[in-house]
Amino acid sequence: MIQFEAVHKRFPNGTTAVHDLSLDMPEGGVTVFVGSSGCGKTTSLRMINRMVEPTSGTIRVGGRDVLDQDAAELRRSIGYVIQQAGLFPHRTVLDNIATVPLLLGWGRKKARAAAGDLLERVGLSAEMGKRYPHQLSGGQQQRVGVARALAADPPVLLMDEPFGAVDPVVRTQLQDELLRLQKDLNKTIVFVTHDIDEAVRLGDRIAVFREGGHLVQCAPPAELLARPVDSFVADFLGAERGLKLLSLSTLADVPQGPAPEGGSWELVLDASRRPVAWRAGEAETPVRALRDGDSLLSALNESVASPVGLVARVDAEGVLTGVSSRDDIHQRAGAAHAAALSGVPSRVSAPDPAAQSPQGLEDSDPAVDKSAGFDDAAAKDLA
Ligand SMILES: Nc1ncnc2c1ncn2[C@@H]1O[C@H](COP(=O)(O)OP(=O)(O)OP(=O)(O)O)[C@@H](O)[C@H]1O
Repeated sequence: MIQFEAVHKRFPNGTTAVHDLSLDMPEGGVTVFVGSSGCGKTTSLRMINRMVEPTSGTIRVGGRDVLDQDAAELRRSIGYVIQQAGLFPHRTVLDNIATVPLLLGWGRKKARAAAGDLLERVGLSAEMGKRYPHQLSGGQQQRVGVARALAADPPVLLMDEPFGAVDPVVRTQLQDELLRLQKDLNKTIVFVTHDIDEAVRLGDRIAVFREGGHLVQCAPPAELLARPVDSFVADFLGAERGLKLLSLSTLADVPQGPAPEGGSWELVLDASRRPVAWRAGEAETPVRALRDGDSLLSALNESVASPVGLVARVDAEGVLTGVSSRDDIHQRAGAAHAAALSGVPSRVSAPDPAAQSPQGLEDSDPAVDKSAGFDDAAAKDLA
């Protein structure tokens, strides 16, 4: 769906921001670009909608070379979300969301109806639509930013650190929201972040960049965590790689059996057969029952917290389905690790330190358009 072929970007001041990038991003998945500051993630992203022009190489979206398309038209056909949402301050939330549909000539009524639907989809009430951006929290503004990017139903969504400026709790909520939306919409999403946990949570594939604009490895999260291609990637993923891998595997395949009876500990259920606590005589330990979709990491944590080393399993309604032992959970964790290891090694380009350029020098580049693709004059129809 999105293809980079030997793409190179060198700014006029001599900084090489992207070095020989070749990467295929298939349709309908989330590809996350991660890497430390200045390693070329944003530049790579912005070349997709021609906010930055490549120095050489080819970028295709849906099989078409982006350079063969009108830049403004291309930008309107690709959703774009940035940190701080980038909303127009003097327009209501609803009009912000309706921006691109109006630019595309949908007409006010249809554009506003689409905006209203989107508002609901991203979890905001109709009342919020009448407010101005400054009357929303940071997290709510980001939701509006996502709704605005989705309003014209583009097949591709570019997201540049969209949740970077909100606190960790709101960030998790926004990530959940994006995963939920993506399940329905199945867009081709390219997502830039510094945060490896965010990348693991959201990505179907993670592309790790290093300075000088080198792509070092691109792989599904489980494979990346199990099999970093070199010490740079391993260091970047951090010491908790194993735990992150466990957070990706679910409890679904772990065997379960009946809850123990007649032993020193018994599982107390309420009238609807929902687990309440482990009880031994007078002693009771509250139980946190888990569902099939919960991670092996939470299962291991819960089995350690449980006085009997067992995890109570429940169905979607919270009703007991059985219990799983710590040993079985451990075994499944080992199998998940082995499965991730069996992936094909995924080095994509050998870093070439000699090719690295001076970093951190900002320069103006006539090929860089910071207008985010919104032509304000054409958009004044919204006011
Ligand atoms: N317009 C420009 N002129 C000159 N150099 C630039 C320009 N834009 C970016 N750069 C440089 O290109 C390199 C890559 O920048 P880029 O913004 O793509 O990195 P990044 O990985 O997205 O960083 P961050 O995570 O900090 O946003 C950096 O060294 C940056 O200073």
